[in-house]
Amino acid sequence: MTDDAITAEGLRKRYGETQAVDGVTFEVRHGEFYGILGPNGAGKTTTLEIVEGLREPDEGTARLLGEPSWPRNPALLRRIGVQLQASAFFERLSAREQIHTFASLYGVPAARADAMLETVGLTDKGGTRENKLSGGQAQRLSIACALVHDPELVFLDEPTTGLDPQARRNLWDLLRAINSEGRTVVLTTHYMDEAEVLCDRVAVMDDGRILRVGTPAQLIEELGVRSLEDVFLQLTGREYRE
Ligand SMILES: Nc1ncnc2c1ncn2[C@@H]1O[C@H](COP(=O)(O)OP(=O)(O)OP(=O)(O)O)[C@@H](O)[C@H]1O
Repeated sequence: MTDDAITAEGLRKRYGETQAVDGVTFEVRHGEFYGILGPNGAGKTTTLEIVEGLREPDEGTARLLGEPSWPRNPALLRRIGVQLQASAFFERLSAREQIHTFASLYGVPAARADAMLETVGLTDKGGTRENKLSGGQAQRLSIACALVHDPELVFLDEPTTGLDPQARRNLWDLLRAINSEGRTVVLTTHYMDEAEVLCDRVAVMDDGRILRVGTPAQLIEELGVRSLEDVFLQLTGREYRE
């Protein structure tokens, strides 16, 4: 039994000539809000997919909620929530039909699906088709779908990309609420301000490796800079790219 929600050791994954993940080791504690930061192509998504048990590593091991992530373990997959990109919605279904479909896949009562729609503030958009939702509404629906089976641990891959500032702030409130209910949250983001306000700890990644892990305040102090954005710039030698 471990106290950690996630332990990853020595993960490596190569695609052809690209060493996407190059020896990644980290742990996430139960109840932690953990951020993985890195420029495009740093290896964040591949790392998460390995930890989630969706992709087999070439080397290394990941454990999720005390169980090995690989080989795929359906019982474990029920205990985690993975936010899919809005483009992964079922075509032509309304918001309510989407979340009811996810609920039935998990054997969750329909009332729970309606309650999640309410939690993310989409009850009055229930009849709206997925392709008619705004960017923020679609992101909230995808988070609601990831949470419908009440997972212990939630993975969010760039949940606020493309949203306007008000929609981002509304989503931050939702993510904080999810975490304060005791769920472990792992998030990737390009936005340093987002990581600074939400994350208990962050890992800065580039070129398939983790360069540094700490609380935002620790990293800012260690590097003697003013913000997490400066930390990122100093460690990776570049501005984060969109
Ligand atoms: N299925 C794949 N086949 C081939 N190459 C891949 C595949 N998935 C990712 N890559 C490559 O591996 C590297 C890491 O990609 P990954 O998506 O893990 O990075 P990322 O940090 O999540 O990037 P982004 O912020 O753009 O999502 C990139 O160079 C990418 O082009």
